[in-house]
Amino acid sequence: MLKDIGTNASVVRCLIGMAVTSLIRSLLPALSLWFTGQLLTIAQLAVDERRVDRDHLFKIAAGRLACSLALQVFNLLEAQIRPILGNCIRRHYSVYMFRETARLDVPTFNDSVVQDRLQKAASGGRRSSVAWDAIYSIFGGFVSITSLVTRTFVLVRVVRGQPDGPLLALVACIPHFIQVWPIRDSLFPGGAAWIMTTFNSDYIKMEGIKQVVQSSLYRKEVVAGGMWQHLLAEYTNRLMKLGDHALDTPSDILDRSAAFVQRLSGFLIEPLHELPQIIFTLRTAERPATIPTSIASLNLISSTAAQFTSDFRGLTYTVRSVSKDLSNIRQLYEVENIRNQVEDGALPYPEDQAKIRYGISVEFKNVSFRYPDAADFALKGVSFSIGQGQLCVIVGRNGSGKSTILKLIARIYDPLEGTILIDGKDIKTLKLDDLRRATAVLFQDYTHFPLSIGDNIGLGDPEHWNDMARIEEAARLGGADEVVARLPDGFDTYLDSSAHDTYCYMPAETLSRLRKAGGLKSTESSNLSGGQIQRIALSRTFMRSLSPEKPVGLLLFDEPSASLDPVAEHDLFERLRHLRGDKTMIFSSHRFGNLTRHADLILYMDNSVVVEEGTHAELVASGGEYAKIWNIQAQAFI
Ligand SMILES: Nc1ncnc2c1ncn2[C@@H]1O[C@H](COP(=O)(O)OP(=O)(O)OP(=O)(O)O)[C@@H](O)[C@H]1O
Repeated sequence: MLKDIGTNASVVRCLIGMAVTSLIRSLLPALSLWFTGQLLTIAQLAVDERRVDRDHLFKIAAGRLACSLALQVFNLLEAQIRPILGNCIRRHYSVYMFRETARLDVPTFNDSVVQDRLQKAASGGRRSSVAWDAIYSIFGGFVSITSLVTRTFVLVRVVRGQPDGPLLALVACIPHFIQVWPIRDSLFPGGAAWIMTTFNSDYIKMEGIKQVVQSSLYRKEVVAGGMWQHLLAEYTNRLMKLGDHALDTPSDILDRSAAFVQRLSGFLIEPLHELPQIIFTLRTAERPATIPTSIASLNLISSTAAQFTSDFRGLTYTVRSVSKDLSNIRQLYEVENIRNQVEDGALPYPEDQAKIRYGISVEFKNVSFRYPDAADFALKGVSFSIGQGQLCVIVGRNGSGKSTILKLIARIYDPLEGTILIDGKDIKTLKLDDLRRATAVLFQDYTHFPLSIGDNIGLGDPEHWNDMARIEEAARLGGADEVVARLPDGFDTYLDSSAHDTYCYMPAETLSRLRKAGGLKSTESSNLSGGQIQRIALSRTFMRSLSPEKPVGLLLFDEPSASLDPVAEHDLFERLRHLRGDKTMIFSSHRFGNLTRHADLILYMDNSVVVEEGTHAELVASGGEYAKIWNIQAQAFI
C-alpha cells in the first residue's frame, strides 16, 4: 500500500508532515511530566532547605508552559494535515476501486463471491476508505506507544526522588492494571478468531422478510401482489417469538459478554482507587513536615497513573483496529487478483480494417452452454454458419436460446463445449477490445444509465461520447430524435438520476421557476414509455455503428422492436436495411414477416437446439415448425 500511495507526491508530503507532528505529539507529554517533576523537586528543596533558585524556577515553569502550548499547536497542525492526507488517499482508492470494478466481465461481476469481495474492499464507503482508516490508526498507535514508553521512563525517574514515590506509584497503578486486564486479549489478536452463525429458522425467516421489504428489487412484486400486510404480520410474529434478543447483532452478543467481565472487575477497582489516599494519610501523619510536597507528588502520580490507563485503553483499541484495518487492506488489494472468467485473447482483430466494412462471418461448431448456477443447458450442440455480410434472423419460442447465441457472439460468456469462429478464427483467441469495437449489440434487457439522454446515446461509442453531431445522427437513426424534441431539456434530460436536488419545502411551481431562474438542469427522472426508452437504446447501438474510423462489421439485435408500435417497427427495419450496407446482421425476434422475408438465413430454435434452418421460402416449403407458426401469424391478418 505504501509503495502504491508513495507514487503520489502530495500524499508523501502529507505523510512526512503527519509522521513529524505525531512524533512530537507523542514526546511532549513525557517532557511535560519531566518539567512537573522538576517543579516538585524545587518545591521539596524549598520545604527541606528553605531556599528557592528563582531563575531555575522561572525556566522550569516557562518550559512546562511551553510544552502545553506546543501540544496545542501540534494538535492544530495535525488537524490541518489530516483532512488533506485523508482526501488524497480517498481519491487514490476511489479511482482504484472504480478501475477494479469496471474491468470485470458479466459472469465474474455477477458471481456472489466476487460481489462480496468488492463490497468488503469498498466497505470504507464514500466518506472514508479502508486504507485511510489503517494509516490513521497506525499513526494513533505510534503516538500511544511512544507516549506510554517515554512517560513511564520519566515517571520512574521523577518518583524515585519523591517521599514514598515508588510505593504510591505502585499502589496508584494497581486498579488501572486490573481495569485493562480484561481487554488484554485484544493486544494479542492470536486468540481473536471467532465465528458466529445461526440455525434458528425464525431468525432466518425474519431477516428474509425484512430484506423483501427493504430492497427495491422486490418492491414491484410486493405492491402488485398486495403482500405488505401479510409480510408485516409474519415479521411481527417472528420478532415476538424470538424475544428480547431478536434484534441483536453479533457485536451486541460480544459486547454483552465483555460488559459482564467489566462489571465484575468494577467490584475490585473502586476500593483500590482509595488505597493511595489512605497510605498517603498514614505516612504523612508520621512525617508532617513533608505534607506539601507529598500532596503534590500524590497528585502527580495519581493523574499520571490515570493517564496511563487511558493511554493503554487507547492502545488496545488501536491494536484491535490496526489488525482489522490491515486485514481490510489485504482485502482491498485482493480485488486486483480477481480474474475475469472470460479471458482476453492475444490476436489483434481485424487484420484489415477496410475488410470489416463488408461484414464478419460467424460460425458455431457444436456449441453447448449452461449459465452459471443453472441446472439446464441453454444451448445444446448448436452448429450453424453465417457468411460475411449476411442477414440472419433467429426465431423460436421463449427460452429456446436465441438471446444466448447473441451473448456468446458478443463474448459475454464463453461456451462450455464447442467453438465459435469469427472470420474463421476461434473467438477466444481474439483481443476482446478489438472484437467489441467491431460489433454493435442491442440486448433485450437493455438498460438505461442514470445519465442524460445525450450520454446514454453517446456511450455507444465511448471514444466519441461528447460528439453532438454523431449523437444527433444516431438519435435520428434510432428514432429517438422525436422523443428528444418533445423534452424541454432535450439531450440534457436525465432518464434517471442518482443525484437528486435537495431543497426546502416550497410549492412545486415555485421550485420549477426557481430551478429555471438558477439555470439548473433537469436532474429528476423523466417519465418515458418503454418504447421511447427502447428508441434511445437503439440509438446507442447506431452510435457505435456510425464510427468511420473503426467501422463495425457485425450488428446483433435482440428483439429490437419488442416495445415499438407497428409504424415505428416498420421505420426501424427500413433504416436498419439502409444502414446495414454490407455488414453482417443477426436478429433475435418473435415477429415473422418484415425481417424473415429478407433474411439470408433463418435459424428456428426449440428447446436449446436449432431445429430448422434456411431461407423463408425454403422453410415455408418444407412445412416444418417454422411454416406452422408463419401460417398462424399470417392467418391472424386474413
Ligand atoms: N442469466 C441467466 N442465468 C440463468 N439462466 C438463464 C439466464 N439467461 C437465460 N437463462 C435461461 O437460458 C435459457 C435460454 O434463454 P434465452 O434468453 O437465450 O432464451 P430466448 O430464446 O432468448 O428467450 P426469449 O424469447 O424469451 O427472449 C432459458 O431457459 C433461460 O431461462
